[in-house]
Amino acid sequence: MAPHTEQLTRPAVQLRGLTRSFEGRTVLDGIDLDIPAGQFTALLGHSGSGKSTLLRAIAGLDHKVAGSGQLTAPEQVSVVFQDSRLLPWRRVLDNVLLGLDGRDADRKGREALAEVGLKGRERAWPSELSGGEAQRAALARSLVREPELLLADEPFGALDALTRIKMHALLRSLWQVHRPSVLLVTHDVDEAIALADRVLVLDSGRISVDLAIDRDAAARGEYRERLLAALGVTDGVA
Ligand SMILES: Nc1ncnc2c1ncn2[C@@H]1O[C@H](COP(=O)(O)OP(=O)(O)OP(=O)(O)O)[C@@H](O)[C@H]1O
Repeated sequence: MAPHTEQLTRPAVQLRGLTRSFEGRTVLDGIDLDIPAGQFTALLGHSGSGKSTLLRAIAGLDHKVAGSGQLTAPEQVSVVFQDSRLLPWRRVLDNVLLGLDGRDADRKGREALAEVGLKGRERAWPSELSGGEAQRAALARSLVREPELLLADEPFGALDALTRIKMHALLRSLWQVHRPSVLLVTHDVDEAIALADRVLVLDSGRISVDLAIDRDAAARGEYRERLLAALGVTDGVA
């Protein structure tokens, strides 16, 4: 295989035997996972199952986990959290541009804000934004860095239902244009199915379900039932 072909087909994220314990309690128990470049993957699991721990490990934020097994991830990684983490003393555009320099930075920042629907809000303060707008700004801040991998930890968890639906459409369309690999942590089975091409369930320190999502709407109900069953939720809703 030619070297550049290998480059293209190599997974963006590759984990082998990743383990993490806190105070003697095992949270990640030998995780093996490949995420192909450009895939949109969602990670479901109960509260405390280790989703954020896994995401932090992939983001390179946890040095203890790195030594436990093999962890390969791109250098260009952006992380979006449940709260926007905008600096309140910087205007929206300055937040987006934080740490960036170069002649094109300003233009790219404005373009990214326009892409997330915040054209005209460049000089607003974060306190003047709604929750949804703040998350749009956080997405723009990620986007402008042209990440190979976007890690998102419950990015819509604090938003109302209607805003969430709009943000789903936005995230999916940004992904279609820029094609980063995405790993989205969520509690929400419907959000996972609506957005991802692959849904993982983390349970007892392992990936217990690895489900490819065919985006044919007819199959959604089955995916939902299967994932809810895997999570031990029997609400009787098909
Ligand atoms: N720095 C830490 N010190 C001690 N325990 C920790 C630490 N970080 C995480 N844990 C523990 O590891 C377990 C997994 O936490 P984690 O935040 O990864 O779960 P999660 O699946 O993301 O949960 P949630 O969905 O509620 O955000 C929890 O029991 C948590 O208390």
